[in-house]
Amino acid sequence: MKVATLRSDAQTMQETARAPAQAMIEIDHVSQRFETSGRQSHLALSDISLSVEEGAFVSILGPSGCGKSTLLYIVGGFVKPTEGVAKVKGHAITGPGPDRGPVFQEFALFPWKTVLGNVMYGLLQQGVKKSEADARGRKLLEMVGLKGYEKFYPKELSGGMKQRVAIARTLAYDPAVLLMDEPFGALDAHTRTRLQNDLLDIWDRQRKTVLFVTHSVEEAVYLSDKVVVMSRSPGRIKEVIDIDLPRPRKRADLLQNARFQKHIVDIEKMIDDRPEDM
Ligand SMILES: Nc1ncnc2c1ncn2[C@@H]1O[C@H](COP(=O)(O)OP(=O)(O)OP(=O)(O)O)[C@@H](O)[C@H]1O
Repeated sequence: MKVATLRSDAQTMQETARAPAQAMIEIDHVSQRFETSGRQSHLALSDISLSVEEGAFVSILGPSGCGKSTLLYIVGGFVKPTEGVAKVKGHAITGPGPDRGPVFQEFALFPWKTVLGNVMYGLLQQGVKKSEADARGRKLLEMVGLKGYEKFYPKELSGGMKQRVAIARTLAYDPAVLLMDEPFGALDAHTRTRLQNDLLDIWDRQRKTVLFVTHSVEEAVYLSDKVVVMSRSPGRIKEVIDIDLPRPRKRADLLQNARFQKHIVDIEKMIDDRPEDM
């Protein structure tokens, strides 16, 4: 079991000037066992403890099936852990809430609603007035680079554009925490890079706490303050790595940066090392 305190240097300086930092997410000795019909029960997560400070960008890496999505679903309040407790801002998570915004592929856009309609949906559900939801929706679509696409329908958009709508839809209700499960996994390399940069821009401006699941070591290192490496089933935290690269980050600069490359090599080794652990 490893308890990690997640904090970036830039944040440390900001927080010293402001209020003391607090943990936004605390995962305390969480285990998850799934009862399945066709086979014996399956221990997906074993004794996970992790503390993520407010405003940190944290990525989770690990082999397929190690429980990354399950961990995100627990923080999202969609799965109740069989053991342990997950908290947001000190309160035990008992279900989904507007303080946590999921960007999961399973939560597809409504095909019958326009792009703007999709982004406004959650706001209208929360009782926000239509005129205000409309204005906020348009502003967010501009922020994610979709100005002019308000009246399009999801089927008329590329994969990258759909992901932008999904991000805008989640940002619309201003959650403190973004939970992102491989949001760029299905995109081509060029679109993926553009969305990574846009996400970093948004994060720079809004400093939300981000928990980001990915299979790409490079993506995790590029985006994150901390990278959590999980081991193979049952999922445990194998290592938490500080990514000590300056911000704002520019991918083109980082590709020349020896520390960036070293982080990637070290983490890849960590994942490849001792396969019996993974
Ligand atoms: N609702 C469920 N019922 C039964 N088993 C489940 C359920 N959800 C997940 N599992 C099992 O838990 C384990 C972890 O699944 P999870 O999707 O969290 O892994 P992951 O690391 O996100 O995988 P991938 O990288 O392939 O997306 C898997 O063995 C999966 O089959």
